[in-house]
Amino acid sequence: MRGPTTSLTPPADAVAPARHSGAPAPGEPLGSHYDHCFGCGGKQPHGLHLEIRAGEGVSATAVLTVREEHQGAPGLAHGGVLAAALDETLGALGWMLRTIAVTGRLETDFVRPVPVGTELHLRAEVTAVHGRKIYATAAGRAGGPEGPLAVRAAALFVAVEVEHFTENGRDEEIRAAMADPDQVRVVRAFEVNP
Ligand SMILES: CCCCCCCC/C=C\CCCCCCCC(=O)SCCNC(=O)CCNC(=O)[C@H](O)C(C)(C)COP(=O)(O)OP(=O)(O)OC[C@H]1O[C@@H](n2cnc3c(N)ncnc32)[C@H](O)[C@@H]1OP(=O)(O)O
Repeated sequence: MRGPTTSLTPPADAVAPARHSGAPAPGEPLGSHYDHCFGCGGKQPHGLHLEIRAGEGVSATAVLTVREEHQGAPGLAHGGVLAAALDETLGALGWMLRTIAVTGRLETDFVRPVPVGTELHLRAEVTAVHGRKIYATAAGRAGGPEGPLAVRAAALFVAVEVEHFTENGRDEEIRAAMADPDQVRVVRAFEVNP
């Protein structure tokens, strides 16, 4: 049996991504896909609380302020926290395509150390789409959108149906999510994808 291809290079017959007509205008917040999400959830006390905004084309931006609780080494951000911030910003690109998609592969380059207190400016964009596969890249720059490159990632997201969550998530949280009208609205927003 053949396993998944590990290449993050889109195949030759991949197509350019199309920004969904209902995607928010550049600069507008995309909103959280789940209140308790570690990356973007407002009700997640341990989370990164990223406020992700629509960018031009099929892109999104966010700013992570590196806090004491994000340390790996004294005064420096933990690489896994930075990867999580990249993953979340990349994951929000689904809003721009109106496709629910999860990370299949995430490759991260840590280019320079990121001190506590840094405002890390994150930008992610979809580069190509091939069937259910969404190819994307992201970068995090220190201090501003044009600041020095600190981290970058290449990723492959895979489009899934809502059943990916309802069939795999723990019952307790799934039941609560399905009973939350705001959560149901989020899912419906994705389901309008033509
Ligand atoms: C009312 C309740 C509602 C709740 C809903 C909430 C709203 C949700 C809204 C928005 C959510 C956004 C969330 C963003 C959060 C941030 C992002 C994350 O952290 S996501 C979490 C981490 N990721 C996972 O947990 C995935 C775990 N993996 C899987 O579930 C599967 O492996 C999955 C879905 C990725 C693929 O499995 P397959 O069975 O569906 O599909 P196959 O056939 O294996 O793959 C499809 C294609 O993709 C390639 N592929 C798959 N995995 C690959 C990999 N690792 N590397 C390269 N290619 C891969 C394969 O080779 C195949 O390509 P070929 O069509 O043959 O060309």
